[in-house]
Amino acid sequence: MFVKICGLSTAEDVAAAVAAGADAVGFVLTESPRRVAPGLVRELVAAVPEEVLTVAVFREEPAEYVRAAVRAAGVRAVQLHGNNPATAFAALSDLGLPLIRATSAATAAGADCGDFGEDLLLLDAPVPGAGEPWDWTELGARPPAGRWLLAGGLSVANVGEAVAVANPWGVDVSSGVEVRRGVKDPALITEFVHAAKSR
Ligand SMILES: O=C(O)c1ccccc1N[C@@H]1O[C@H](COP(=O)(O)O)[C@@H](O)[C@H]1O
Repeated sequence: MFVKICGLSTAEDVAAAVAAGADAVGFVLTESPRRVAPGLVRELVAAVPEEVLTVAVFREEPAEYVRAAVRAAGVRAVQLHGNNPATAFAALSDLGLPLIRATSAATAAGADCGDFGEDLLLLDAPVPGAGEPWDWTELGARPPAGRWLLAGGLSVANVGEAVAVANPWGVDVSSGVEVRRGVKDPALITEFVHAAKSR
């Protein structure tokens, strides 16, 4: 089970995610209480081992903005939320980095990984980063084909059930490992990674 811990902003939290065995760590470079500056991200990712994917999270910013922020931050993957067309992903192909298409599960019925040229699909709640679970059974008999991440309101308490119901390739969490909005808890990060990996 691939596990991504998102919305990180301190060296302590990044270290907790890496030590626990997270496969990816995410940094929000778009409007959010978790927003961090590209310069801080560059400092934080310097301590992340090569095998852990470092991901910059955006919404629907123009490709020029994303490209400049990604280069300044020094991350190794890009996650785009919102209603981005396939051309938004094509416009970033020159970066040579894995692209993650994050979209609301409610509007992505029948989606498959790669539909928009992405390398990884992420199915989320309608409001990203709000910590709201959605009805994972909505996927029913037609889960996405290819590699996809389940996100939206996951926590130590529900990740086991979520994985059992939706059978994703991986999971992504932000709010569920926080003590309050934007403030992560290293102990919760560790617990979440262990809970997800034990599935
Ligand atoms: O975390 C945010 O504030 C955020 C802002 C803009 C786009 C995405 C954001 N976070 C992503 O939301 C999902 C799930 O978060 P949660 O666990 O429900 O809080 C995750 O992919 C984050 O990367």
